[in-house]
Amino acid sequence: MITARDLTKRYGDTTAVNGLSFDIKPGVVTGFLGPNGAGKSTTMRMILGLDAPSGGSVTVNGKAYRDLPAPMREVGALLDAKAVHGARTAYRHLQWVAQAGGIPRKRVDEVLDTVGLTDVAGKKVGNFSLGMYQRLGIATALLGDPPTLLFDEPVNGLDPEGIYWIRTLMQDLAAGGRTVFVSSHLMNEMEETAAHVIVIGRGELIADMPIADFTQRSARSHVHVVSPQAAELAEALERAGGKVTKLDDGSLNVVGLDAPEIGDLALERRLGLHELTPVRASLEAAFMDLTKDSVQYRSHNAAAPEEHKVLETVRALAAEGTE
Ligand SMILES: Nc1ncnc2c1ncn2[C@@H]1O[C@H](COP(=O)(O)OP(=O)(O)OP(=O)(O)O)[C@@H](O)[C@H]1O
Repeated sequence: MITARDLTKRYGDTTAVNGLSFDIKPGVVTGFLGPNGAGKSTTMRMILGLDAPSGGSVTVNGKAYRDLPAPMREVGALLDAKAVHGARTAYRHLQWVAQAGGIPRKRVDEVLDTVGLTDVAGKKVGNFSLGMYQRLGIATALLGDPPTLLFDEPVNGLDPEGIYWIRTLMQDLAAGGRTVFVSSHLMNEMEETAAHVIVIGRGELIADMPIADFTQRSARSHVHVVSPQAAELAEALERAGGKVTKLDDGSLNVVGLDAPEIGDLALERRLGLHELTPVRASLEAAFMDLTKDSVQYRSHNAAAPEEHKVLETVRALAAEGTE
């Protein structure tokens, strides 16, 4: 369990994290979403004691990281998979970390097996592919068999097989009763992986809810309706409080009434229904709706190169969401 209360981090004039409160519970994968610069990495660094909060607190199983008697047995983290000495072999690297954390050597073989690196354990890490680095980073996180795991963008740059592997591993870890907290900007991936989401923008909490509720809340969730008496039905739906958009093919998109309500209303009015389809917004679309006011930089600003990058990412996310 990770508990944040009014967690705040300021760097000079920049407030990176602003009064965040949340509980990350065991048993499910919790996704951590937010636009670039939202404060995800800063939050994870504070959970791991790598940055001190300017205000508030964050604990793992009731204790601040620095007060954990055996941190590697309490929390495992994948932050920057490439932060490994390239001249070491995978085995040596893990052995070195295990020794530092008082973890028995046999655990090294176990985690190498778990992440599928046994065959290359004697190879120098400097020659590893990105996917192999990620696997080694995960092996390192698992060394102490901790009940709490943090993954910062774990699928970045991985091929579909690697993504599938990490997704399954995270779900298995959560199903085994662990707390699994994973940040990602890949919305589709998160939709497949996480059961719960924490969304932040400009360092502030935007949403903390099951992923299904998050997408349902988006205005882009609607019911698609086809009726031979579309005009009459549209009028009745609007009178009942629905917001109806008439499409070129004569069908209707309805927001504000759910499918059973629309079906009951059509029956009551004896109007035909040829199609009644609830359409849930994609996670990208819901994410864009909720974070569009939280993007740190706006196009009317005199955009510096870094700001361009942020805008490009947001536009790319928006485009994906409307596909
Ligand atoms: N060491 C630092 N010194 C000054 N400002 C910082 C520092 N670390 C982060 N920031 C600022 O804090 C804000 C949040 O950054 P953070 O890296 O936590 O966001 P993020 O959500 O992880 O973004 P990204 O997905 O781009 O990594 C940004 O405005 C960033 O520039």
